[in-house]
Amino acid sequence: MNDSILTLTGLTRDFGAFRAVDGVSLFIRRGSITGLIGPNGAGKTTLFNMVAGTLKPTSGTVALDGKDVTGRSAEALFRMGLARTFQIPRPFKRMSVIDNLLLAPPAQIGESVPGALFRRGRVAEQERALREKAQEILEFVTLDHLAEHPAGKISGGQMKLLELGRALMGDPTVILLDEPAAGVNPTLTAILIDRIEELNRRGMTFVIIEHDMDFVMRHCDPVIALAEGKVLFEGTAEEARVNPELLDAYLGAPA
Ligand SMILES: Nc1ncnc2c1ncn2[C@@H]1O[C@H](COP(=O)(O)OP(=O)(O)OP(=O)(O)O)[C@@H](O)[C@H]1O
Repeated sequence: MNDSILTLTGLTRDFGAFRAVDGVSLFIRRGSITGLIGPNGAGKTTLFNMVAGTLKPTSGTVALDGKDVTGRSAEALFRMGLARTFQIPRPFKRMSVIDNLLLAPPAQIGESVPGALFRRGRVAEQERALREKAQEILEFVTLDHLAEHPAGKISGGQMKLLELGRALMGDPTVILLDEPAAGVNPTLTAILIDRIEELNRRGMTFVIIEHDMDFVMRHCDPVIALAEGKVLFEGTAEEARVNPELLDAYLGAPA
């Protein structure tokens, strides 16, 4: 389907005898901010991990922009324009904020030995360009004043902005965000949302796992709900809010 940037077909993941994700088939609409909700343990993060290449599916397929990318590594997918952030950010804590961004892009010219020997000029030029790009991204995510700070010393909310910045280094067409607003103060959440919406206006697609229904109601359309590894619901946030099956799933979920 042409307006589907991500197409999941029968995506399934077992952990031993336990089926965490069970035959999920979905279209993610190009240009959308899609919300992925569901009670604890529903399989949301496992689904993200399979789509973003950190976990291999037991069965089923993932297509990115019509191309089958099932089982590709996270790095390969990053290069193809699919980036993700983690529920708990994982920066290199002793490195500066800007160096964390500079680590993000894959395969620079200088990495192979002949490349380094014969193309030193180009490498320097490329490094300059990357640094400039990282600087621009830091300005965009409002962290430019912290560029030289150790990444381990910035706040939790700033780390979420840094994660978004790292994702942007890959010029993604799709970004998967795992609970971007969790534990982030309202000021930084507002900045994060503003940046997400600006990127979305420029055409970037987002899939966002979020427990905060207020966030989902305001910013996500459509909303997809998982429960016990299966798609339980697809519709608008308002429809999700009043859906009795979904309410049951939340009430029946482990705390
Ligand atoms: N590596 C693993 N080994 C075994 N079981 C796992 C593993 N990863 C996840 N699970 C199980 O799979 C189920 C789905 O977990 P997952 O983290 O995907 O849920 P979730 O919807 O993201 O939950 P939450 O909202 O709490 O983050 C859970 O029961 C979890 O315990």
